[in-house]
Amino acid sequence: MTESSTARPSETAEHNERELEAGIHTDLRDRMTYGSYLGLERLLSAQHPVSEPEHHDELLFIIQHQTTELWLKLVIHELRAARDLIAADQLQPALKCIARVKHIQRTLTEQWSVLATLTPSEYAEFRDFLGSSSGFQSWQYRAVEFLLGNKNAGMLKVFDAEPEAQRQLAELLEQPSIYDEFIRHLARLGHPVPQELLDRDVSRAHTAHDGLTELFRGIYEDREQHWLIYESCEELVDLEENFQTWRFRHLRTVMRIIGGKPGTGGSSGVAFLQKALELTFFPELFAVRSEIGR
Ligand code: HEM
Ligand SMILES: N[C@@H](CC(=O)c1ccccc1NC=O)C(=O)O
Repeated sequence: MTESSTARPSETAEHNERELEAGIHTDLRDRMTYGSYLGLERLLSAQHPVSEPEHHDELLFIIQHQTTELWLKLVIHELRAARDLIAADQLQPALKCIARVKHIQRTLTEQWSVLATLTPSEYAEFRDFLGSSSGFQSWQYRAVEFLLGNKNAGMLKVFDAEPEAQRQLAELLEQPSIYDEFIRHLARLGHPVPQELLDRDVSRAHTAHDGLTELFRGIYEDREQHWLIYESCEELVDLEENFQTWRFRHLRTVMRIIGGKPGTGGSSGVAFLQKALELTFFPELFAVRSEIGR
């Protein structure tokens, strides 16, 4: 017999029931509570399966999307803040926001494994009820792409029936992205940023500029001198990597659940999603890798 097993067990361990302390608030009428603070009544009554009879797995499908949208809301909040901090030459606090976004992205990528428990046959049993709705119509997803610099004015049309979403996207389309602000910040520090990049139409997608790759080569080759910029470059690379990993996991999940079927949003499906893997937010930060040490 071990010594610890002869010691007197605590009250809690003995009855396997924890006593409520006298100070614990139990009369919560007219007081702030967990549920009221978090708006739980609304949140938990926002799941409305459309399948008839209701399919067991549709709740999984809805909650997977809703949790994604909640996290996207925070990603947008943090990326906006990061962009504005960079615009105010406050790189260090901006990195804090970016670090948080990176953790959210990892959570979102990890979350695909939950949806992967949905088999093709189970999904086929309620897919028709989804009509023409599709993740392609997620305005928050588009907002994140816009904030990172992958602008595409054509995406706004999808939101003709959602004026508030469309307004927010149109606003982001016209504003500089986090990358635009980073480039402007470099110019303010005196780095030789090509003028075309400073004058560019920010409502268009950013495209690669050799002059910027060259500038980054200088940063990477003399990192001791430019540590904060160097660190920020790597943080941006992480953001893009994480975003692409999410896209890839989406693609693989779609492949295993609907195979080669066209999408409910009207696209070819997997082939269309595949093309997004060729998009890049920060092309020069990847191009510079071929130049280092040459
Ligand atoms: C059974 C699971 C899923 C399937 C079969 C699926 C399928 C598809 C397909 C085929 C598309 C292309 C557009 C279309 O024609 O519909 C698409 C786009 C999209 N889906 Fe999903 N999806 C699934 C789950 C999710 C989840 C959980 C999210 C999270 C919000 C999501 C977000 C998106 C987004 C943002 C797009 C637009 C991507 C782009 O423009 O490149 N999807 N999805
Ligand atoms: N596009 C999917 C349907 C789908 O996944 C979906 C439907 C409604 C709301 C969000 C969705 N998620 C991603 O596209 C499909 O073609 O099966």
